[in-house]
Amino acid sequence: MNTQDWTGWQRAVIKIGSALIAPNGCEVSGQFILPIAKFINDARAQGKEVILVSSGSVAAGRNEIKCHNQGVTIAEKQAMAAIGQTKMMANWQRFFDVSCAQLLITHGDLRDRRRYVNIKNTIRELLANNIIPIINENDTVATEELKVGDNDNLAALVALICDADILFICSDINGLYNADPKTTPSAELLPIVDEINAAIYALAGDTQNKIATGGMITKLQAAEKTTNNGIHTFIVNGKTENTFSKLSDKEHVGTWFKAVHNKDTAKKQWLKYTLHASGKIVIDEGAKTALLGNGASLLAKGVVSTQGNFIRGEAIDIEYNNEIIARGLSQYSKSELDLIAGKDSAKFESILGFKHKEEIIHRDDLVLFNS
Ligand SMILES: Nc1ncnc2c1ncn2[C@@H]1O[C@H](COP(=O)(O)OP(=O)(O)O)[C@@H](O)[C@H]1O
Ligand SMILES: N[C@@H](CCC(=O)OP(=O)(O)O)C(=O)O
Repeated sequence: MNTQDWTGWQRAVIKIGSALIAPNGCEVSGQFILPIAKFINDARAQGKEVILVSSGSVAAGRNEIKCHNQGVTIAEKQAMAAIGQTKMMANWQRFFDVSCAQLLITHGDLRDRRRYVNIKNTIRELLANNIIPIINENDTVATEELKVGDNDNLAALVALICDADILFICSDINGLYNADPKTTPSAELLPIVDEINAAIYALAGDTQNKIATGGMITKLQAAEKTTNNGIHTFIVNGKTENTFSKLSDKEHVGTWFKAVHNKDTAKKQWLKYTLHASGKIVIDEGAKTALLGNGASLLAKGVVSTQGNFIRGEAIDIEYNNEIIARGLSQYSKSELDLIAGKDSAKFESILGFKHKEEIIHRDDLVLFNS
């Protein structure tokens, strides 16, 4: 898409925060859903495609679980999500004549390349069959190390999977302000953000709402992922009545984070934004020059040391001079790599008794940061 014009979008991901599903902090309500559903129906009537990422399952199930502690336990929250998810889905379905489909996913699903491709294919099939995919994190199964953790980042990852043109993050606030308006009433709205940098992150605070997750910080993380991959992103107020009629009329509303063009391939997007590194290797100057200057694969010869605990096929970060410069999929486990670091690949068989590949990370499995 053109970086200066968002209005020609064909495929959108729309993320709905808990406050819009459960304005009273529990159960579900159609109050703020109706104008969003109308926007979606109008867009679909024009041949556009919409994928929803909806929060609200925990809030929707809140009243049905007796909480014994002062704070809510993880098990109590997961039980709330299990009950609330069906309520949230039913709440959406009543606004559409076509079927809604439920997809519950975790970070564990997204970082597995095969499952990632399955999710992509399923969404593609649902859209082709005129169905509205509604995605939420699978809160009932997600453990700390398996979850995305918030639906802003999940929505950004979904936008990347679906190759969306635009992401609308619908919250209870008009957009990004220069301070949290809930604590600083004089704060001012930023209508356009060209680049998400440290100064922009410095404006963002956490949420004040006990049923929500992440506040403005996770929204910026999401917008950084999407805009760097050519996806325009808006934060808009889903509680304001005319937000969606304005968007339908192609009027700017809220904060627009402009797309930045980037030539990353789908696989490189997945490497850069979806995977968590399981370990780290430090490389020497020769290897750094080969990676950054010549677009080469990483050879064992240039590996100085390893950290973490990774197996073959897992993502690892590559560090030079105390800076992470790249990430890639390792052809060797940490214990194997410790034995062959600094060695020529001709010696792999005599050291390990086998050789998976000449290179430690093939350049096709490698993504450079700051490129
Ligand atoms: N700089 C900021 N601009 C706007 N909102 C901010 C800012 N910093 C923190 N916030 C908070 O982020 C909240 C929105 O995030 P959150 O409560 O997690 O909503 P959602 O459920 O829609 O994800 C706002 O209501 C506001 O209190
Ligand atoms: N998956 C959780 C929502 C997590 C989340 O990010 O909430 P929110 O900040 O309201 O978008 C749920 O359905 O309750």
